[in-house]
Amino acid sequence: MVPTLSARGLVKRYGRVTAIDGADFEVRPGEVLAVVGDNGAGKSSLIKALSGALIPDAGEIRVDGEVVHFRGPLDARRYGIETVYQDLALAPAQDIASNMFLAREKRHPGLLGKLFRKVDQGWMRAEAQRVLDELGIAVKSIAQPVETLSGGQRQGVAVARAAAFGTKAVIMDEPTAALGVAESGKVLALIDRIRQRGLPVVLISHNMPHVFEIADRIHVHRLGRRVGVVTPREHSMSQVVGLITGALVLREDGDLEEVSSAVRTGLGE
Ligand SMILES: Nc1ncnc2c1ncn2[C@@H]1O[C@H](COP(=O)(O)OP(=O)(O)OP(=O)(O)O)[C@@H](O)[C@H]1O
Repeated sequence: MVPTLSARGLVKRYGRVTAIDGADFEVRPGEVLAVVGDNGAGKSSLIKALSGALIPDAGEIRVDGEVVHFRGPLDARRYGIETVYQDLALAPAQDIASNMFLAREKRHPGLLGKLFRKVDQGWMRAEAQRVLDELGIAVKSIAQPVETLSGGQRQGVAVARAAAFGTKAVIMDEPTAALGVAESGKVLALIDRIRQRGLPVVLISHNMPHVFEIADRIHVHRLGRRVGVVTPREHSMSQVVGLITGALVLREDGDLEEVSSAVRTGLGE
């Protein structure tokens, strides 16, 4: 199966700090891939490279198996890769529909649109409502300003926008970090619905219960690179934590090994 989005040997240095140190990555069609790792492990940098927000010093990125060179976030978007950052990038004073189509407004058909660049608000509102309904996001009115929404609803609007325009993958950076239990549950349900529509989701998260609830596979990132990919079916949370901290390593045969014994057998060198 050709991965939808993949990377090999990515490197990014900031002066003397190596944020990405030869990282590999792969998300497959129709899956939710969680990316986990300690603070500073380089998860955000990796995701920025995959979404065009950062240009790697070395390595290659592929979409559907073809090498791509993103010069900026717009390039990644053109390939159908949408990213939801923690700040959500919403315009608070504008309504939900306007936010869904932010910087991608639909112009009025005919002269009004061509000459006066008038936006087709009726169409955008109907389309925004359709997407929210499809994803099960409830709001009072599509015409209400985003600043009147709860944190979970705002997250919902940002994710719905990504799902509406993404054709290859939706990347989410800690979507439940600022949310309560009920709202987090809704975001997880939303991720599940996006997966059901066949769109792969890359989920960066520190929240192990959420990761184990929703992910098909878990990419573990440590010291700037991928140290293993495991599944919630075959591995426990404490094993994943062991990989994150470096107490465990994933051997080539797929078995986990404690680092002290790995060092003894020469694997840790
Ligand atoms: N613009 C930058 N300039 C200098 N150093 C940076 C920059 N961005 C990231 N770094 C460094 O690169 C390393 C990886 O950072 P990154 O934010 O990618 O990690 P992370 O795994 O996302 O961490 P967290 O979970 O805390 O967000 C860190 O040491 C960080 O200080």
